Amino acid sequence: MIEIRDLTLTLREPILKNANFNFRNGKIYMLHALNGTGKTSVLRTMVSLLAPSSGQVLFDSKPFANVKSQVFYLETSDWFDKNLSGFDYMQFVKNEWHSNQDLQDIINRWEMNNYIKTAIRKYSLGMKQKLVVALYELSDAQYLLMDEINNGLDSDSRQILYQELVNLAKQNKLIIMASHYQDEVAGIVDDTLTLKHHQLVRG
Ligand SMILES: Nc1ncnc2c1ncn2[C@@H]1O[C@H](COP(=O)(O)OP(=O)(O)OP(=O)(O)O)[C@@H](O)[C@H]1O
Repeated sequence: MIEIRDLTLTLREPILKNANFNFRNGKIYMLHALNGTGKTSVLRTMVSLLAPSSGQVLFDSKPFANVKSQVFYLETSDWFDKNLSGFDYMQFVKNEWHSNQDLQDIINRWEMNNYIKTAIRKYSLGMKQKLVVALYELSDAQYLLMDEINNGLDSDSRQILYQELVNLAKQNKLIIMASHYQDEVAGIVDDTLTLKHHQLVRG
């Protein structure tokens, strides 16, 4: 479970004011809001990249610092060092997250065999995004926090992604995905949250 407790976050403007919410294991949540209202900032706060003015985020009653290897957050493919290859990142994530997932199975699923050992600067947008998705799967983390993970993927890849998210939730993983595409993910999402009036509101 992830608990957001009395969380207040202020950046240029207030994002959250004493917000509360409990996310349960085995569920897929969609975080929805208008552009610039703070989805990314909320995810960043959950993984301690931003500091709230008050309140807490707890993962099974523990702070993020105590559960880092159980959480995976790769906000954007812009974070990649473009001189490294997808394979470099896959080996890194497999080791650092102590994953038992089969690296080659995931490379096959995302049809990355032809380029996975090539420098990321030679990847197209969709190839980079497939790598992001593959790293989420490879991490095998309990908590998967995703920011617009479906961006840049073609429709076949998005369908594979949604099926994989359902499989991961069946393994009791907790998935939070910030997305603008409510209709497309409606079928797989257990709960939709909207960031409204500085609160996380159901629906
Ligand atoms: N590091 C920062 N310092 C100050 N203000 C910030 C910082 N990061 C984001 N903001 C501000 O916080 C607000 C929310 O930004 P955020 O990127 O979280 O929105 P978002 O809902 O994810 O947007 P989008 O849907 O466009 O991706 C914006 O007004 C932005 O200018």
